[in-house]
Amino acid sequence: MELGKQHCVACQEGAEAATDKEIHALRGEIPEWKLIGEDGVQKLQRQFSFPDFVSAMAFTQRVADLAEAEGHHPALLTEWGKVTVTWWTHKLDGLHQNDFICAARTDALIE
Ligand SMILES: C[C@H](O)[C@H](O)[C@H]1CNC2=NC(N)=NC(=O)C2=N1
Repeated sequence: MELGKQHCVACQEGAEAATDKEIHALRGEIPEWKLIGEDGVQKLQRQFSFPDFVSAMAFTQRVADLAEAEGHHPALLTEWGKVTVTWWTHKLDGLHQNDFICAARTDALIE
């Protein structure tokens, strides 16, 4: 099933990080997202553009609602006209399939 229609699984202790092979395959479904490394942690990051601050904040709230519904939370930087969303799995200090699902679900929030 395509990522955008999936839901996150509750990340139990010992959950498996995505393998390099899985990361390569899953990235194909979210081409607008960058794979970055911060402090040795792999993350998915995309910057969304908006006409002003109010619409950037409204999008930020939609991402927050998604995160709460999925029990999986991003880092959010909201600026005038821009929102930078970064997904990774804190428990794993790396990427899980959940992060790819949430990135695809984030793309679906663009109006
Ligand atoms: C208790 C709570 O469900 C956990 O801490 C969740 C919350 N949201 C989370 N979000 C992310 N991105 N990674 C996590 O490991 C994580 N854990």
